[in-house]
Amino acid sequence: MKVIETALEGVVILEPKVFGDDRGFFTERYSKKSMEENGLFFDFVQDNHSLSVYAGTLRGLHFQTAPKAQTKIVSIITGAILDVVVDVRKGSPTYGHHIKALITADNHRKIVVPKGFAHGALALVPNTHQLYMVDEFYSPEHDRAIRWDDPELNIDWGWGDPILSDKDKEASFLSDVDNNFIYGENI
Ligand SMILES: Cc1cn([C@H]2C[C@H](O)[C@@H](COP(=O)(O)OP(=O)(O)O[C@H]3O[C@H](C)C(=O)[C@H](O)[C@H]3O)O2)c(=O)[nH]c1=O
Repeated sequence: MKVIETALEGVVILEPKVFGDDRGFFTERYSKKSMEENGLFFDFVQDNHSLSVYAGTLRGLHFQTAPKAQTKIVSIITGAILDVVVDVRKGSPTYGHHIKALITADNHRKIVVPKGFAHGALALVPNTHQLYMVDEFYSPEHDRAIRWDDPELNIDWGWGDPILSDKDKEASFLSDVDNNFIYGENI
C-alpha cells in the first residue's frame, strides 16, 4: 500500500496493491496490518455506504465534534467523487484550509479524514457508491454541517449548482458552526 501525504496534517491518500488478470482484479480493501505498518492506527467500529444517483450530488461538509469525533477512511466502489477535506481545528496553522482529491472506483484510492477535519464528497458521475469506515459511532447530537460554498473556505468544486440535502442547504458557515475542536488540545 502506498501512502500519499497531503498539505493537511494527517490527511493521507492510500493506494492499495491491485492484482489485475484476465478475469478482472483483486485488491485488499482494508488491512489492519498494512495500515499499522504505515503508522495508521484506527479502531473502526462502523462501515457506511451511500449511493448518489445523480452526478452533482454533494454531501457535506460534515464532521462530528469531540468527544464523538470520527476518523473516516473513504473509498468509491462504483463511480467517482471529488473529495474535499477541511481543517476545522481552531488554532491550527492550516485552520480553514482544504485539500481536494479525486477518489474513483478505477483508481482504487482511499482518503483518510482524521478527527478535527470536515469532509465533503461531490459525485462526478451517476450512481456513485461511497463506502467509508469510521472509528466512532454516529452521534446526531455531535453531527455538524458547514456550507459547501462558505466564502471563507473558497472551495472550487467545479460544479455550480449541486444537489444538496435539506440539512446541507441549511448548513452553517465555519465561523458560526458549533465547533469545539482546538488544535493540540481535544484531538
Ligand atoms: C452519517 C450517518 C447518517 N445516518 C442517517 C441520518 C440520516 O437520517 C441519514 C442520512 O444522513 P446524512 O444526510 O447525514 O448523510 P450524508 O449527507 O451522506 O452524510 C455523510 O456523508 C458525508 C460525506 C460525510 O462525510 C459524513 O460521514 C456523513 O455525514 O442517515 C446514520 O444513521 N448513521 C450515520 O453514520
